[in-house]
Amino acid sequence: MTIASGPSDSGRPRGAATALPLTVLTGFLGAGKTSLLNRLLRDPALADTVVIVNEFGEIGIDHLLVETADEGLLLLSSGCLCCSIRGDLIATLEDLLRRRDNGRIAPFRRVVIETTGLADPAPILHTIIYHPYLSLRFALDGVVTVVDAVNGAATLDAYEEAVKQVAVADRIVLTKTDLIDPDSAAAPAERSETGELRARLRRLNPVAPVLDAAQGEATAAHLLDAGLYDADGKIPDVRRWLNAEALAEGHGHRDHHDHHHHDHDDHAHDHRHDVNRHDERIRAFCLTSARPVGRGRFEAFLDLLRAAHGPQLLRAKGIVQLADDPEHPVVVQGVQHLFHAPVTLPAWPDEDHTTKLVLILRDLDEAFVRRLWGAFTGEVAVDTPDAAALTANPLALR
Ligand SMILES: Nc1nc2c(ncn2[C@@H]2O[C@H](COP(=O)(O)OP(=O)(O)OP(=O)(O)O)[C@@H](O)[C@H]2O)c(=O)[nH]1
Repeated sequence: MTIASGPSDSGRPRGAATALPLTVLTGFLGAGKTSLLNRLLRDPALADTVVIVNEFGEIGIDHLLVETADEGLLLLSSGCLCCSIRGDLIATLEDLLRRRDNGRIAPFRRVVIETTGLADPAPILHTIIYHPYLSLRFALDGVVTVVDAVNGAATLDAYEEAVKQVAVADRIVLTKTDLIDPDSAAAPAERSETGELRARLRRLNPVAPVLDAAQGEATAAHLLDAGLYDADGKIPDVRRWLNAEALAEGHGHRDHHDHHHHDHDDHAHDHRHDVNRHDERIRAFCLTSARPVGRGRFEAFLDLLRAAHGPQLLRAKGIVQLADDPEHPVVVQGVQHLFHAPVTLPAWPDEDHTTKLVLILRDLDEAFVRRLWGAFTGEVAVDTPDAAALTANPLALR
């Protein structure tokens, strides 16, 4: 991967000016994706949204009343467009852009893709972040993963796709908490059914906030604009996007419902809970460097990780201070071996200029990745090749 130098001429992140925010809504069969989407579409924040679902009939169109139908594109009474994926996702997205550019459909401002319940979201994310044209026109705003509070634990036990859906999420929505037995819900939160599921979700993905749909928390304001692209052209809220504090402190993410948990209950590596065979393959942690990182070394580190361990790299996102351009932070994000083109920001969002790289890995040893990072960033460690040994070759890296 090559990281371009300097921010874009406009002083805004490259590609941010015209990119349309795109949200991927995933979650297992029957988790409540369509119900959530139907609720969200009533929010004015989702006016001018195109919804792409895998098949007609999956979306509760009767709630929304179809007004116009046009070759697979439906205008919903909320003003949103709805279409189904007939061919592949790329063709669908390209077609939507063409119609929008030709003025044949209203100039939608946002896209939501609802995946089928069994889908591994990675290929969809790859399409958006790596396609040469679509990655310019769309900005991945976030992955919203719906988890059913009643069946969620059993689903996570049985299906690896469900674990992956949680691991790649930027936001997790817990549905059907209203159906949980009130007696068990009255138990101390960490022992109740929902409490255990929440703790498990935090271990799988400590950086994604968990929002309770039945408590009215799964609102457009909480679920949208989870990405880095700010339509107003402000410096993106990288801290909110990265949420590395949840990891850097060595604790799983906690939200305002979890204040009664004790610190040891939500530690990211707490094994006292019954850790499931899928779950224990997942590790989430944050690599940091207080010193600026050499551009070539950072690129080489990511290239090595992607090339040798791409399938194990479920999600990566980070902000980097490069040695040759320390005033302009570079934002990177990837899913498995594919990374979005790095974005150079015009300035740091705050006084903290630490390099932070949040990784969610499956079947990859955290200690190995930390040693590799240390070697590339110049940390000295026992039994680890130093950076010179890794980089002293005719193509010497800066
Ligand atoms: N009680 C309760 N029921 C819910 C909630 N969310 C969804 N449901 C119900 O759960 C069922 C499945 O919801 P859907 O929204 O169709 O789920 P889905 O994820 O879109 O399902 P698929 O598209 O089949 O994968 C429906 O009967 C919903 O009414 C919730 O928060 N509470």
